[in-house]
Amino acid sequence: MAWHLSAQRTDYLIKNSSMALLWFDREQQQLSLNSSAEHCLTLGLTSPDNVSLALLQQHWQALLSAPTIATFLMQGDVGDTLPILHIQSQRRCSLQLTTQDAGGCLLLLTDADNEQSDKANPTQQFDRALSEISTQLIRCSAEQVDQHIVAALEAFAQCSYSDRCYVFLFDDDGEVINNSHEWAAVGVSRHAHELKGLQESDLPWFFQCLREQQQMVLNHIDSLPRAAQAEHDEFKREQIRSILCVGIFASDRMIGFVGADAVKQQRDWTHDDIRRLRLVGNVIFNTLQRHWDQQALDTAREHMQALNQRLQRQAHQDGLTGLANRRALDRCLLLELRRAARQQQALSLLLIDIDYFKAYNDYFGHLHGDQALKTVARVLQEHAQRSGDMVSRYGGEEFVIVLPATDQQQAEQLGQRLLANLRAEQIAHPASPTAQVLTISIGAHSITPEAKSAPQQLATRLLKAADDALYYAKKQGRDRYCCSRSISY
Ligand SMILES: Nc1nc2c(ncn2[C@@H]2O[C@H](COP(=O)(O)OP(=O)(O)OP(=O)(O)O)[C@@H](O)[C@H]2O)c(=O)[nH]1
Repeated sequence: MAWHLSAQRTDYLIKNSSMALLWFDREQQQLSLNSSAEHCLTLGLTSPDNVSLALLQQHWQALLSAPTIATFLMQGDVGDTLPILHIQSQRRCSLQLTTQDAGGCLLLLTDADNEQSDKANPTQQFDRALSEISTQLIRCSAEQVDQHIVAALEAFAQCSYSDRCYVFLFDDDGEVINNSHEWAAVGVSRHAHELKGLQESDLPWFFQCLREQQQMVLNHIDSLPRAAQAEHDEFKREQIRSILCVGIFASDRMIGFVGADAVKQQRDWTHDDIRRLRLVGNVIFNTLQRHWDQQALDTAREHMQALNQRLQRQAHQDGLTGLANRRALDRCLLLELRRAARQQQALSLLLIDIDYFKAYNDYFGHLHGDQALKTVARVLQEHAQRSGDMVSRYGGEEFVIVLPATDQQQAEQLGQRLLANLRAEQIAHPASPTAQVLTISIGAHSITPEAKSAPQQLATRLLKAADDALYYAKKQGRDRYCCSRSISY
C-alpha cells in the first residue's frame, strides 16, 4: 500500500511519537518538531526557535538553513543520514531520512552526544523515573513519603527543564495553603519556608485561574493581565520567568496544586509538560490520600485501643474509690493462690470493714460517707505497696487486701499499721459508740497452699476464715486486728 504523508497523518505521527522527529513541509518550506525533538535540541536551551543546523563534516561545517538540509536529504534515499550541528545548543546530532513524498519528508533526529544516554529521550526517562518513584511511594514508610515526592518533582524538573518544582496543599479547613514540598536546582532560590499560610485572596487571579481551568500556563510573566498585579509582584520576587501550575483535585475539591518555575531562562511550556505535571500531581495525590487514610486508620485504631483499655479498666475498677473491684479481686486471688502453691509461699488476706459506717452515713449523709470511703481506700492503698499486694473494694464498706509472700506475722504488722494510720486521719465520727474518729476492724487469715490444692476452694475457705476473724474483731469491740490460726491446707 502506498504511504502518503497527509498533513493530518504527519501531524498525528509527529506529535505522538516518543522518537525525536522532524517534518519538513516542501511547499511551505517549514520544519516542524515534535516535543522529543525539541527536548533533544534544547538540552541546555529553553526554546528551539529558529532551528539553525549546520552540516557537519570532518574538516568543515556548512551553516545551512534547516529547509536546505531537508531538501538536500530528500535528494537521496530513505535511510540516508547526515551528521549535523544544532547551532544554538552546539549539540551534535544526525538526521535520517525516514520517509518522503511530494509534500515533504519525515526525519529522525538522533542526539549523537547522548546516543547511549537516557537524555536523548526525555519522555522515556521521565516515564521510567515516575514509574520507579510511584512504586517506591506505594512501598515506602510514612517517613519516606516526603523524600519520594521531592524525587517526583525533581524527575519532572529534569524533563521539563524547570528550575524549581513544588507542591502546595490546603490545610484541613481549606482556609490557607502551604508550600509542603519543594525541589530547586543548584543556585536557584528556595521559598518553601516562607510560603506558608497563604490565602487565596493573596493571589486571587492565580487561584481563580486554577479553579476555573485546573491549570495555569504562563510562558512569560509579562503576559500576565493587569488584574494579576499581586501575582506579577510575587513571581518577580521569586525571579520566575515562566510558570506552570496544575491543580490537585480530590473529587471536585481542589486540595492543592503542583507547579514548576523557569528561573534561569524563559520557557514555553508544551502540552507534554502540562500532561506530565498533571501525572506528577496525580501520583502525589494518590500517595498523600493513601498516607492520610493510613493516618486516619491509625488514629481510629489508637482511639479504639484507648477506649478498650478504659473499658477494661472500668470493668475491673471500683468507680468510687478507683480500687480494684470484686471481679478483679477474684481473678487476682486465684492467680496468687496458684503462684503461692507453686512456690510454696505463705499468702495472707485481710478483710477490712469500717466501724459503724451506717451511723456515719446517717449522721453526715451519703455524700460525706462516700468521701470517707475514698479516704479509707487511699490509706489502705498507701500502706499496701509491696509488689503483688492488691487492695480491692469487696463491696459496700468492706475492703480486701491480698498479700502474696506474706506470713501471719507480717500480715499483722501491716494490719496494725493500717489501724493506726486511719486513726491518724482523724475523721470525726460523733455517732460512733467506741471512738471519736472513724475506725476499721480487720479480720485476717494466712495460708501456705499445697500444690494439689484447688485454688477456687482455697479462695472460698480463705475468705470465709478472714470473715470469721473479722466477726471476732467486731465482737471484741471493733477498731482492732484479729486473725484465725495459720494453717496448711
Ligand atoms: N456513703 C456510702 N455508704 C455506703 C456505700 N456502700 C455501703 N454503704 C453503707 O455502709 C453501711 C454499712 O452498714 P452496716 O453493714 O450496718 O455496717 P456498720 O454500720 O458499719 O456496722 P458494723 O460494720 O457492724 O460496725 C450501710 O449504711 C450502707 O448504706 C457507699 O458506696 N457509699
